[in-house]
Amino acid sequence: MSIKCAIQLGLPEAVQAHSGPISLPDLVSSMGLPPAKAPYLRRLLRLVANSGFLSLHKQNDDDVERYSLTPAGRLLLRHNPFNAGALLLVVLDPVLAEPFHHMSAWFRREEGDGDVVGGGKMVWEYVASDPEFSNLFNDAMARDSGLIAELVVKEGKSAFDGVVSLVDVAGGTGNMAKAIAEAFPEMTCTVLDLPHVLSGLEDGGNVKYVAGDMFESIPAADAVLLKVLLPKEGVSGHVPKSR
Ligand SMILES: C[S@@+](CC[C@H](N)C(=O)[O-])C[C@H]1O[C@@H](n2cnc3c(N)ncnc32)[C@H](O)[C@@H]1O
Repeated sequence: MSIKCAIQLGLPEAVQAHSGPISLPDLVSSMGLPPAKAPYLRRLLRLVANSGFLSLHKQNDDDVERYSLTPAGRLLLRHNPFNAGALLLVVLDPVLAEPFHHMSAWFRREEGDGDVVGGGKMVWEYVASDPEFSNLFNDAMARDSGLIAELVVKEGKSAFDGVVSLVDVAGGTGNMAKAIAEAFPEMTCTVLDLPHVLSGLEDGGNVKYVAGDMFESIPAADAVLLKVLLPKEGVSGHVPKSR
């Protein structure tokens, strides 16, 4: 929640905009906060620093505390193409976070599915019914894929040797598949996801979209990619064989 608050207040951008490590009073003024909130902002800064997103610069007791972003902290910058803050905000959105307040009650009940969110709906049922949350969610996943894809196509290049076709199962809006397709232009990359996620997306180059339910059918391909599926999808045990 501290990191969420820091992102929403624009803390990473305020630290980054300063030439060199920034002091508490400078942060309060550049973030446009009431001066009376300075002691509370200091606590927030300490928490964010303890989580590894900020470095605290203070040599002696008499020195003024100053802060700079760590490499992890730079991932929270809104305009960083590898922004990880969007995913953090979505995971902490009340839609996904609220059920965790009832975990102990859920454990005590005989019945109950672990993937139920707001209004008793299953996660994907809910996402499909709430276009605003769906956009937030898909955008966050796409940004995460941008970051991971960069690593996968560079560091994991050899894993794609001899692969002519690939299907990204539950591949969201296709950022991961697009990055792989761009790195390997000879490969056909198919993205399978639910219809509401793929609506409005069009095939392009060597990327194809297939709307459907992975529990019913998966397009045939040399390789199947599964990235960040929720446990229910991973453990339900009825993923069909690729045709
Ligand atoms: C956590 S997201 C991961 C998206 C993508 N793999 C990524 O890492 O960016 C899970 C995805 O699974 C999709 N999904 C859920 N149930 C599905 C189903 N039965 N068939 C196909 N896709 C499904 C969701 O729409 C969502 O895009």
